[in-house]
Amino acid sequence: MAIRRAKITVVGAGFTGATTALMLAQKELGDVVLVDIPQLENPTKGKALDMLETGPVQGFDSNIIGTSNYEDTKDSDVVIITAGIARKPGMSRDDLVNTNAGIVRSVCENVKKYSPNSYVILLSNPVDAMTYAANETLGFPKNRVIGQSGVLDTARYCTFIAQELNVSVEDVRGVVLGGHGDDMVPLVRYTSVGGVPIEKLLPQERIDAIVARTRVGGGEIVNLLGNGSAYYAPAASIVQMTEAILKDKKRVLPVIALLEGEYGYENLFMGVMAVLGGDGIEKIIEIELTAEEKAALDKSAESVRNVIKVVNG
Ligand SMILES: NC(=O)c1ccc[n+]([C@@H]2O[C@H](COP(=O)([O-])OP(=O)(O)OC[C@H]3O[C@@H](n4cnc5c(N)ncnc54)[C@H](O)[C@@H]3O)[C@@H](O)[C@H]2O)c1
Ligand SMILES: O=C(O)C[C@H](O)C(=O)O
Repeated sequence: MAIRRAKITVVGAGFTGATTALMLAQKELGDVVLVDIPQLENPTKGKALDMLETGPVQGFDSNIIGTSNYEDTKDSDVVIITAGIARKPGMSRDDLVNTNAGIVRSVCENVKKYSPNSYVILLSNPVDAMTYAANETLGFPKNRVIGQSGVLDTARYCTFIAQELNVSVEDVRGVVLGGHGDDMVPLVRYTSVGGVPIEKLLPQERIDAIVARTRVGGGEIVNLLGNGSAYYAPAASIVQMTEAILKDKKRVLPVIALLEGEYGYENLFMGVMAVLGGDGIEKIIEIELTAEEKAALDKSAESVRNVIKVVNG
């Protein structure tokens, strides 16, 4: 049988969806189907065509189409869901829950129908609860329902550390666990630069300031943009996760996964370290935590549970 390119559907052709589609094509991870609502069919087709015409200049052969018809998404290998509304200054991600739960559920009905074997990556916020809602509608095995938060939150954390120390971002390693909210848990003890623990390189008050800035990193961008939220780093994060799956890279990344006993949590979707490869979430890596770190994770888990309660009505 002829080898075919991977097929990647991106639902939501707004800031994050369109940026993700272009980055996927630039890395030639597969052919891309960009989907939005019927009222935006022409602009979606227009964005896709504009991206496709980037190919001859940048030297990629990925196909990109825009559509509002889920027939076009049939048999996708990976489906990325960015559909929904974004927050504005003064709002929390949790304020989006009711609107976006309805959108995510309706999108997932189509994913289930047209791409029943796909790996599904959620971006829509509040993303822990949206991953929970998606999982309910999809009914897929838990390794195939994945949320994006930790790659982005860790990228912000590492950016701030590299800036502070004036070193390459490539040499900074960090871990952020928990929900994608202001009580997420950057793990200072597991953060290093060139293998040296961060606590040996920076005074505690600078570390505390970086942790605090990381926790509100999304809000910082929302306030600067004024009418929407971040999309370049979120898209890059989604693309890294998609690449890990399609190339079976077995990357060790923080992802939103269904927890069934890990860290003592049951039936909860939240950010944890995992091995992400050709079978999606292949393994959750449970990290040893101090009592203080576990208390912070419990607090974050409680916030996620409260939003999931809203999803459950
Ligand atoms: N998890 C994260 O780290 C993260 C990062 C960035 C953004 N987000 C979230 O991603 C979502 C999208 O952000 P954005 O900046 O792209 O917003 P955006 O408004 O630019 O784009 C959203 C798109 O979704 C489309 N849409 C709405 N309902 C749809 C449906 N039923 N089917 C298909 N498309 C539909 C809209 O028409 C719009 O084009 C938001 O909820 C935002 O909060 C999450
Ligand atoms: O902050 C937001 O609302 C968008 C996203 O979750 C982010 O962290 O950038």
